[in-house]
Amino acid sequence: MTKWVRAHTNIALIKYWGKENEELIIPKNNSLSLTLDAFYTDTRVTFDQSLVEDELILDGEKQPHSALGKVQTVLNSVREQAGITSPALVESINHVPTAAGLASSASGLAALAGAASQAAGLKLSQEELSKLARRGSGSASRSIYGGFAEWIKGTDDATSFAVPVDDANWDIGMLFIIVNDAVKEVSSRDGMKRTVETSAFYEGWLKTLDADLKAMKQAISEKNVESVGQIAERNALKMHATTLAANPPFTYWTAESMKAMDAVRALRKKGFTAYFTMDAGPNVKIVCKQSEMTGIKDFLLTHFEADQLIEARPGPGIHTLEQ
Ligand SMILES: O=C(O)C[C@@](O)(CF)CCOP(=O)(O)OP(=O)(O)O
Repeated sequence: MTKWVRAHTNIALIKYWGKENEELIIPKNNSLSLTLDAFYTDTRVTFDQSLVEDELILDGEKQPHSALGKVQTVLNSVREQAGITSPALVESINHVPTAAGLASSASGLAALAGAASQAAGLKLSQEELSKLARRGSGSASRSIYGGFAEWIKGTDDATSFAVPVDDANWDIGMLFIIVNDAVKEVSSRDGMKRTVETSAFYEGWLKTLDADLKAMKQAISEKNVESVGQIAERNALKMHATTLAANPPFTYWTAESMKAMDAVRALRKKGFTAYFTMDAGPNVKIVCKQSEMTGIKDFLLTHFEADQLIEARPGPGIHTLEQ
C-alpha cells in the first residue's frame, strides 16, 4: 500500500507574478515564501494497470476528468521518469479551514509530486521534487521546504527550482483575515498571463524585484519581522498594482479586503508589528510576531468575526506520513 504524503501551503513575501515559459512554468523573477503550519494537503497515489484512466478523488469527491490538468502534468512527468505507463488513482485531502476558501494548489501539487514519485519507486532529491512540483504549479515548488524558501527562476526545467533560506524558528507568524465576499476570481494563472501580456506597469514591477529580494533576505537573516513585513507589504502592493493597468483591468481586492488593510494600518498605529500581503484572491494575510498574535487578534475581533481570523505559524517541508 502506498503512503500518504503531506505538504504545507506557502505564502509568498516576494511574489511570483508572471512566466517566462508557460509550458515549463519558468518564472520571470525569483520569489520567496514562508511555508505555514495551518494549511496542508495529504495525498496518496497508486499506479494501477486496471484503471482505464487517471482518477482524482479530492476531499472524497471524484473529480471530472477536465479538472485533472495540473495533476496529469505531474503524473506524466513521473511516468516518463519511471518508465511506466499505467494510470494512477490520486487521493487528496485538503486540510484548509472550510470557511477559508483558500486556494491550496501549492500544497496540493507539492504533495502530489511527493506521493506520485514515491508510488513510482523514484527516489527524487528535494531539488528534483521541487522541479516536479513546479511543473504542476509554480508556487508548489516552494512547499517542498519548511520555513522560508526561495524559488530560483533559472532558465529551463533543470535550473528552475526552490532552495531553503531559513527555518523560520523565530518570532514570526501570519494571521489570515478571510473575507467572505468572494467574487469570481481570475485564477492566478490567468491573472499573471493577462498582466504580463498587457499591463503598462509590468516592466516597472519587474525592475524592483532584485532589490526587494536582497532586502528581504537581509531582513530574514536579521530576524527582523518589521523589515520582513515592510518589504512584503510593498511588494504585494506593487504586484496588485500591475493588475489595475492590465487590459482588461482587474483587481483581487474587494471592499472587505480594503477594510482588512485599513485594520492592519490601525494595528501599526497601536504599536503592533503588522503588515499585509495578498495573493490572487480577496483574503488578507498579516505578517506579524507570534508574540503579538493574541493582541492583534483581540483588536481584529472588534472588526471581524472570529471564524474569519486564522493563526498560522511557520510549517514543515514535505514529508511522508508513516501510519
Ligand atoms: O505565490 C506567489 O508567489 C504569488 C501568487 O500566489 C500571487 F497570486 C501567484 C501563485 O501562482 P500559481 O498559482 O503558483 O500559478 P501557476 O504557476 O500558474 O500554477
